[in-house]
Order: sequence, then structure tokens, then C-alpha cells
Amino acid sequence: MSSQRVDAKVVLLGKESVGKTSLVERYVHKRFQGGPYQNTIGAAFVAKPIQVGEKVLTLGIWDTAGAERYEAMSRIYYRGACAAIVCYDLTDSSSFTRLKFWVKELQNCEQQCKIYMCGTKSDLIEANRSIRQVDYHDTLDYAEEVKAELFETSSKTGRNVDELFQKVAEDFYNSTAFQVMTGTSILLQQERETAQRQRRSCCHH
Ligand SMILES: Nc1nc2c(ncn2[C@@H]2O[C@H](COP(=O)(O)OP(=O)(O)OP(=O)(O)O)[C@@H](O)[C@H]2O)c(=O)[nH]1
Repeated sequence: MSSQRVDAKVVLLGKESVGKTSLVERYVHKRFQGGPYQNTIGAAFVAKPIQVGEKVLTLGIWDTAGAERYEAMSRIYYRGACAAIVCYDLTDSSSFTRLKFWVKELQNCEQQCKIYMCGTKSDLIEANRSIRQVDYHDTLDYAEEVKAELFETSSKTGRNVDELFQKVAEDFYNSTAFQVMTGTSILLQQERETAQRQRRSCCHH
């Protein structure tokens, strides 16, 4: 693992096979491997720089395993996350039930973590609308209720994937957490400069 500094910790949560790994793969490597499904074991980490205005932030992205036997482990990964992308499969209604479980858990245990609901595999419902199992308006109502952002994405076509991560980064950039962090470093810088000035003026006497 690189020793790269991470500005914002982002965690992906959601039922197994909803497409969390594919979402990260599409976003980070711009590719989609539609081959046989391989479930994630434990969790995977990737650091990804992202431009927000004039600044480049580094997102530390944790892709967790969705299988319920790994549930306790996933809890470890959302600690201290500033954003959680909770995924559900638009063609599987049970995955939306699982999303609600994670949202409640985050609301109880990680209040400062902003929630992004991500409906995955939108290419499948574009090809055949009748296989949609999660109604858009229901998800919108729920997103409003829990103050979450809502995206429908496709890792196959890339639809909305960059937009989702861009929104995560911009929200973090505008958050008090980030302003406090950078504000502190500005204060430290000012203190250092004042100390230097004082040292210089001492030498002149
Ligand atoms: N058509 C389509 N298939 C997708 C998409 N995203 C993922 N898949 C497929 O769905 C299956 C599961 O995807 P993964 O990304 O491995 O799912 P996961 O959520 O990481 O699964 P776990 O690691 O078990 O939690 C794979 O066969 C993917 O190819 C998508 O946007 N469109």
C-alpha cells in the first residue's frame, strides 16, 4: 500500500453482487470486466486523486464485501468515513431492503458520514424496463427522508459514475470537516511565520 496522504475516507456498502467492486473499477480504471462474478473477501482499498476546483484531493476508497458473513468487518471500514456510497441493484428489490439496513446503521453509529444512495446496473433496465424492481420515486422519497444523495449508475456504460464521485469530493471540499482541517493548517503556518519573525527581530538586537 502506498503512503499517499488521504484527504477523505469513502466507504462502499451494500448487498453482495450489487456491483460495488465494478463501480470502483469503472471509476478508477475506466473499465468494466463483465466476466464471472467474484465476490470480495474482506475489503479492498484504493487511493484516487480527484480535482475539485483548483485543488486536488485524494479519496481513500474502501470497497467492502457485501456477503452477510462479512458484516462485522464492514463495520470496521465505515468508522471515520466522511462519505458512504450505499449501493443497491435496480433489478433486485431485496438489495434495497439491505440498503435501508446500512443507512440506519450509519445514522446510529456514524452521524457525520454523508450518505450517497447508488442504484446500480441502470444499463440493464434501459435495455428492458420490465426488469426494474426498485421504483425511482420510492428511492427519491427515501433519499429525502434520510437526507441522502441519489444516483443511478451503470458501471458497464459508465453512466453517472464520475458524477457520483465528483459530488462526493465536492461535498467533502465544502464541508466543515475539510475547512476545519485546512483552517488548522493555515493557523499553524501563521504561527510558524510569527515565530520566525520574532526570531529574526531578536537577532537584530
Ligand atoms: N450489466 C451490468 N452488470 C453489472 C454492473 N455492475 C456490476 N455488474 C455485474 O454484477 C456482478 C457483481 O458485481 P461486483 O462488482 O462483483 O459486485 P459487489 O457488490 O462488489 O459484490 P461483493 O464483492 O460480493 O460484495 C458481476 O457479474 C458484474 O459484472 C453494471 O453496471 N451493469
